[in-house]
Amino acid sequence: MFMSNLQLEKRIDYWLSPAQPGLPVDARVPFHSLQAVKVFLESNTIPYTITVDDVQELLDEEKEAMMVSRKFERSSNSFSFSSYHTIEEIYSWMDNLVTENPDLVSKIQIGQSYEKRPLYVLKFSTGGVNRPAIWIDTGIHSREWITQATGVWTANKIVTEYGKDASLTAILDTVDIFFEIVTNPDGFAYTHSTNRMWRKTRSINAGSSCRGVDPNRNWDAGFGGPGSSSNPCAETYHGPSPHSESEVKSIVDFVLSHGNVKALLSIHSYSQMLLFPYGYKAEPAPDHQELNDLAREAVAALAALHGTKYTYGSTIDTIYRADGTTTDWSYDNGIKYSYTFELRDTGRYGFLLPASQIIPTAEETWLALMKIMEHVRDNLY
Ligand SMILES: CC(C)C[C@H](C(=O)O)[C@H](C)S
Ligand SMILES: [Zn+2]
Repeated sequence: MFMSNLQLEKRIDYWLSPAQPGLPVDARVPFHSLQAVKVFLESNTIPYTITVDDVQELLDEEKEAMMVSRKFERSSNSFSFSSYHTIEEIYSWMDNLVTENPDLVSKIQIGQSYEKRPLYVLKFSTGGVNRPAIWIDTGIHSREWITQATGVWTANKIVTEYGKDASLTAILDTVDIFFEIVTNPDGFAYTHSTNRMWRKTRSINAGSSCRGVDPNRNWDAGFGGPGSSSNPCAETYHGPSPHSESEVKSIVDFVLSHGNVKALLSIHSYSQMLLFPYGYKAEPAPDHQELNDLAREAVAALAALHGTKYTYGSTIDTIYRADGTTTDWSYDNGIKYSYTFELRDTGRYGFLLPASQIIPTAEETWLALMKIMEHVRDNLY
């Protein structure tokens, strides 16, 4: 039985979209379509492996682990960095971090989400006025849970290492760090309540029953090109206009009004890659050589800890063409050190990375972040 491409498209949910011939594709196939998809692949001699037999099983395990951890945290009034958390748990943890470290950390609100949730940014500063700054965001794609969890661990690492690690202390004596951990709160709440695989914002699209805009296609950098979709039902829908999403516009306004941001690191998952501009065109960035050398150093530092292998390079060469992305916008607005991280893994668990990998992932990512932040500290422009 031959299945048309369209029929195939409708039946499967791409976790890693088809990009270039030879690159792997990860797809979730509903059980009732499994046989037909297997026949389609085999009759077209397309090799495939089944990495997750039953996604529902992973989802149930994840929920169970969160419940057990929540009970323990409540009874011991503690916070477990090796567990996934809800938006409420992360927000109250952030408030504790600020309360316990008033001389280093403060919380600012840069705007509201579509559903009116606050957009909170942690500011790490040891003084000065409008110092050069590094922006870090996690969770702009809500289903990439390893990134918000890594964000929490990293924010905690900054406060525990300041005054102890000489290199980090020198970074914070020179630059400020702005860290948005829950960058897409509506989508994140939705992954907990309704659809664990939700990626986009939750805004209503006029004239469509499909909701949400891809917040990593909504930036004014190559906006609306072939590396995004004009279909509101697509995972990479770019939205009606650049910065239409308040979650994106709030960062744009903050970064432009701050005016002294020297690095922007946007953290995603999965694929284990360190990407730099451009995604919307093949022309190398003017700073390609420096960005490439720094990426090589950063991924080498990362691999040294647990052996996790990253690839690196410009977005368009390394993964696929992507238009309207965060880091192409920041680079085109003068922020030289603009990188997109893609954390673990390479498809064995995908977005459902077991909580046991949170701390190892955060630890290795920290080494790459430190390499980049040290370079920024020593090469201010
Ligand atoms: C810069 C792009 C290619 C990053 C990617 C995406 O937004 O598709 C994330 C890893 S999901
Ligand atoms: Zn992403």
